[in-house]
Amino acid sequence: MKFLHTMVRVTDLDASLDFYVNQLGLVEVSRKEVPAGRFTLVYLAAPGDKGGEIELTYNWDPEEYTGGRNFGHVAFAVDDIYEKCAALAKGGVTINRPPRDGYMAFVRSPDGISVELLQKGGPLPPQEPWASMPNTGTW
Ligand SMILES: C[C@@H](O)C(=O)SC[C@H](NC(=O)CC[C@H](N)C(=O)O)C(=O)NCC(=O)O
Ligand code: NI
Repeated sequence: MKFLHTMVRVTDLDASLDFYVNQLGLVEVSRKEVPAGRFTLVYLAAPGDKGGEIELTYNWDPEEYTGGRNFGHVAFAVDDIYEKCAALAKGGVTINRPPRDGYMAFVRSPDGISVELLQKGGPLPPQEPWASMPNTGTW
């Protein structure tokens, strides 16, 4: 068996693509418009990673999505968690759980999907301002 994707429903496809692609750094692998079902599917992956995708589901007719508490997060390993968090913050993404430990950070998508970032190869040395930065939200 092979893990394929995690599907998340999004309320604003452009805002979600800006977050997952422009801010987080994923790339669009494919997309499928389904007029009969009035929805669009967009498959995203980390560059060069065949390990699995995020399937964004955009329903053309507005829906309200209440956050399923049972859903936790999607996680990505990053080359430099400090650089990634600084870039995300510069792009207007709130770092809910800053990488105080040089290893783990959490941000949220425009629809509140929790995204975990983990430092490849283990923790980096502590670095300000991250080492003393408080949490700014939940994850
Ligand atoms: C192609 C495969 O990866 C899919 O996930 S298609 C599954 C299908 N998706 C939809 O119908 C999307 C629109 C629908 N209104 C929705 O919001 O799900 C489906 O069966 N979805 C139901 C589900 O619970 O995933
Ligand atoms: Ni699917």
